[in-house]
Amino acid sequence: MPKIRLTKEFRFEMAHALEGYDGLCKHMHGHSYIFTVTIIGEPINTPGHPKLGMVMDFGELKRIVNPLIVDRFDHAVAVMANTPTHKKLIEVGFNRIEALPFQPTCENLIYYFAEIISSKLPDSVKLHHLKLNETATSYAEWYASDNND
Ligand SMILES: Nc1nc2c(c(=O)[nH]1)N=C([C@H](O)[C@H](O)COP(=O)(O)OP(=O)(O)OP(=O)(O)O)CN2
Ligand SMILES: [Zn+2]
Repeated sequence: MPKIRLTKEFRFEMAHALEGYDGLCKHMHGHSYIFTVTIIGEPINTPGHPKLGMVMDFGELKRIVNPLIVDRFDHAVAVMANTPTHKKLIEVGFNRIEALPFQPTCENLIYYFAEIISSKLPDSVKLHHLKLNETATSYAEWYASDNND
């Protein structure tokens, strides 16, 4: 059977601040993130299989990605853990903080998402690439092939 890439787009709203950054993005601000997930695999060709002709049911991909990424990061504020901004958010009682062990740049977020999603995919498919748009004109991409996977 041929290998087919399958793509699903997810959206979430998230605030972040880039601690110590030398530009406007050091201030807390938000983005409407667009997160594109592409997997690769072979369509199921077992007659009578309920998923006949599918690499993976788009619904199953949603059931994997939504709880790991969208439900967790939507309407959250992402900051690097233990920074002054993180401490301030705790002080004011903000309760949807994603304190991350890295600066929440587009690059770091997409790599983190790749690690999380890869480990939860069934053996029948592989993560092929991801795209994370911070704005309409700024995005990062992660490719398995660039990372020797
Ligand atoms: N390499 C990176 N550069 C920047 C990141 C990042 O994650 N990686 N993040 C930011 C800001 O958080 C934000 O995304 C602003 O980016 P930018 O494209 O500069 O946004 P603008 O709205 O100012 O873009 P315009 O196209 O000029 O409107 C900064 N850099
Ligand atoms: Zn930003």
